[in-house]
Amino acid sequence: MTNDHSPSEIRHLFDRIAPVYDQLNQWLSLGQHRIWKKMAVKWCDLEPGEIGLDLCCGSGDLAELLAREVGKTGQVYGVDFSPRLLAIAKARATYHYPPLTLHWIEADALDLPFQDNFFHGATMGYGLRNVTDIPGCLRELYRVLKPGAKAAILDFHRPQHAPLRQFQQWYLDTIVVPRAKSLGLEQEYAYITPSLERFPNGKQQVELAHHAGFSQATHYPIAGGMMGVLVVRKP
Ligand SMILES: C/C(=C\Cc1cc(O)c2ccccc2c1O)CCC[C@H](C)CCC[C@H](C)CCCC(C)C
Ligand SMILES: C[S@@+](CC[C@H](N)C(=O)[O-])C[C@H]1O[C@@H](n2cnc3c(N)ncnc32)[C@H](O)[C@@H]1O
Repeated sequence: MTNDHSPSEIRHLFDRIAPVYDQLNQWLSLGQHRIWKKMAVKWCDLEPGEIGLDLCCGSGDLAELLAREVGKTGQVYGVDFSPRLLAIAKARATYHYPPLTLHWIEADALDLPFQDNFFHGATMGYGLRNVTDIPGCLRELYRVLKPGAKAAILDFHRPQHAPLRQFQQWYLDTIVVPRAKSLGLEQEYAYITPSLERFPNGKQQVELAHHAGFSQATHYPIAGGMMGVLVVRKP
């Protein structure tokens, strides 16, 4: 399960893909990633006026959706350690009217600059698979959530169904990586396959969540089982 990339290698990888990240996600997911992200936001059950966290926020898709849930009386913090993706998140957020209450924080998900029991809910979209210490990340997420708060952790995993697993790999090899290669980003997108190989499946994610202290943890497969949303709740 250990990531064979250092944190700085991961940060630089996402800094390099930042200029095309949103466009490639839209194109490569056939626009479906927006639906998957909206599902995660619904599952974290944030209410108007509450304080939300989008961990590993990247260009800010989930943070923006959370900001709509909490409204102008709430607060949302988008946290990421890629300065270039955060810059895109900040720029994109300026186009919203009415303005969203969003804070962008450049920080490490494994060492968050927030007090214990601070957030009413959190999302993490395609981040857990990219951190270098998954148990450590889940412990830090637990620490900053308020008692009773939920987090929705959206990510890919290897489907159990062999034909679907073959399709997923075919799609990565035949569509994703060649498209990225045409933009000079072959290695950056080729990284997805090993990241999938070492990432825990749904059942293992639930076990990791319980080990981090979450009293409730349920993994909901989506996109035909090629990804899922781990919904956890702090007691
Ligand atoms: C929003 C999406 C992916 C985010 C993402 C996650 C990562 O870990 C990366 C690592 C390195 C480079 C980029 C990313 C990255 O963008 C989902 C859409 C983009 C996906 C790359 C597309 C992969 C789709 C599934 C493997 C198969 C779905 C097929 C379906 C017919 C759309
Ligand atoms: C695939 S992107 C996901 C971005 C966004 N959540 C989305 O759904 O599009 C993964 C993000 O995780 C960030 N990341 C990976 N490890 C991190 C860490 N230890 N601390 C903070 N951000 C991290 C990367 O910089 C990148 O922006």
